[in-house]
Amino acid sequence: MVAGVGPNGGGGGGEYPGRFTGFVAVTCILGAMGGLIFGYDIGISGGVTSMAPFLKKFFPGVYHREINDRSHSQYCKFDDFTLTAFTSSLYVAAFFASLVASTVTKKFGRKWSMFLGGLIFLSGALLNMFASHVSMLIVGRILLGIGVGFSVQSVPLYVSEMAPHKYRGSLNIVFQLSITVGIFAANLVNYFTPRLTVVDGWRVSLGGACVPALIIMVSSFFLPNTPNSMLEQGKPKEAREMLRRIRGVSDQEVEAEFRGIDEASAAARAVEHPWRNILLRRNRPYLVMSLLIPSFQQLTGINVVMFYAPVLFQSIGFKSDAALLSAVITGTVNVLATFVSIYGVDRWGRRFLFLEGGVQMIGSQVAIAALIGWKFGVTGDVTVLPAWYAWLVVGLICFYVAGYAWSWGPLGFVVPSEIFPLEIRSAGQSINVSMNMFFTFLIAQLFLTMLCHMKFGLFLFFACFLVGMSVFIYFFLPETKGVPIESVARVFRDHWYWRRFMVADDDDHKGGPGGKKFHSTAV
Ligand SMILES: OC[C@H]1O[C@](O)(CO)[C@@H](O)[C@@H]1O
Repeated sequence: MVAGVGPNGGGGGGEYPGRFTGFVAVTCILGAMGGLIFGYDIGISGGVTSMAPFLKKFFPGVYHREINDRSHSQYCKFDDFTLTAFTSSLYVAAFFASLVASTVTKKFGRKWSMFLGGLIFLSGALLNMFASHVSMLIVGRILLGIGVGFSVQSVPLYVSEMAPHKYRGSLNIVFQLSITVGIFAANLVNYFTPRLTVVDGWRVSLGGACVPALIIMVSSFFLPNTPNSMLEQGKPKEAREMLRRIRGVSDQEVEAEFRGIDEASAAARAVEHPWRNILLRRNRPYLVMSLLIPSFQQLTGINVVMFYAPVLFQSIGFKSDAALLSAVITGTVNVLATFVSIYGVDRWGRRFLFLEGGVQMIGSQVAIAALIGWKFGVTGDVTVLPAWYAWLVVGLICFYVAGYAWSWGPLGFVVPSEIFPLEIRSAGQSINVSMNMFFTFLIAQLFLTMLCHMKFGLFLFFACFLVGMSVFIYFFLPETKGVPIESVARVFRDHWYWRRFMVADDDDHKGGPGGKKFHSTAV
C-alpha cells in the first residue's frame, strides 16, 4: 500500500548508487509475506463457510436451512448475520489497527511493528484452528485483523525504505501480486482440505495462516530497522552505516542518498499537523483521491467474488466440490492478470487501465445479472441448472476478475501512493488504507443480505458504481505515468478542474497551519 513512497522524500528522486543486495532480496520476500497474510485471509473464509462440517458446528441454522429447505430461495440461503460477521470482523479490526499502527510504526520502528503484527496474527490463526465455539472464531478473526492492519501498514513502508529507488515502483505491484497469490493459495488449500479424513479440513484451512505469520515474525525479528527508523529514533550514525550496508556501496557513494533521507526525515518530522494539513485547500485533490480511490476500489464488488465465490457458485447450482474448484480458477485468473498490470502500467498508463478495466467489469456484471435473472428470476427458486450455464457464469466472473486485476486492484494502491506530497504523505496513506479496510468490511458484512434482497439486481448495483467511477477517472484523474513523484503536483496544476485548488492556494500558504513551512514538495 505504501510501497513506492516512504519518508525518504519522495522516492524516485535522485539516481543513487545501490545494488540489488541480499538485504533487498530478503525485504522483497518479507513484503511478499505481508501481502500473503492479507490475501490468505481474503481467500480462506469464503471456502470455509461453504464447508458443511464447519457450518454444522458453528452455524447450525444456516446448515439446516441449506440441507432441508429445498424450496427456499437460492438468493437467501447463506444470509446469516453471524456468518458474515465471521468474515467481516477481521476488517473492522484491521481498520482500527491500521490507524493505530502508524503511531507504533513511527515510535518503535517498522521492524517491531511487523513483529507485533505477525505475533498477533499467529495468535488469531491458532485460536481459529482450535476453535470450539463461534466466539473463539470471531475473537480469532479480530486478532487476525489487527495483525493484517499492522502488516499492511508497516511491511510496505519497510520495503520501500530498504529498496533502492529504481525498484520501488515494481515492489509496489509485487505487494498486490502477493495478495493475489495469498488468495490463490487459500483457494487451493480450501479445495484439498475437505478431503482430509483424520482431521477437520476447516481447521487446517484456518490454521494454514500460521505459516506466513511465523515467517514474518522470524524474519522481522532478525532484520534490522530501516535507516529512516533509526533517524527517527535519533541514531544518525547507525542509520548511515545501515544504509551503506543495505546498498552495498562505499562510504562516499552512500553520502548523497543519506543526506537526502536525513533532510526528508527532518522535513517530515517538522510537519506538525499532517492531519490538519491534508484539509487545506491546496491539498483538496489529494484528499479527494485518498478517500475515493480506495472506496471505489471496493465498490467494484471484487470482494463479493474473493470472499464468497464458493458460496456464490453453490448458489448457482454447483456442488460444494465444483464450487471450491471454481474459486481456484478465479484465483488463478486473478494472479495471472496482475502480471498484465505490471507489464502495462508504465507503458499504457494508469488512465487507460482504469478505463479499460472499468468497461470490462461493467460488461461482465451486466451479463452476469442477465444470466442469473433469466434462470433465477426474482424468486430464486431453482433446483436443477444445466452445467453449461454454471460454467458460463464462471467464465464471466473470470473475465470480470481479470478486468479488476489489471486495473483497480493494483492501481488502487499505486496511484494514491504516488500522488501525495511529503507534507501529507503519512496521513494520506493512513486514510487510503483505512478507507480500503472500511469498505472491505462493508461489502463482507452486507453482501449476503444484499444478495438476498436485491437478487440478480445486486450485480447491476455494482455495475452502476462502476459507471460512476469510470466517469470520475475520465474527468478527474490526471495521468501520472512517467511523472516523477516530485512533479506530480504539476499535473494536478495543469488539470482543468484541480487547477483552481492548486493555483489559488496563497491563503493557505500564508496563513494555514504549517503553510509557511511547506509548499507541496512536488512543486
Ligand atoms: O485481488 C483482489 C484483492 O485485492 C484487493 O483489492 C487488495 O488489494 C482486495 O480487496 C481484493 O480482495
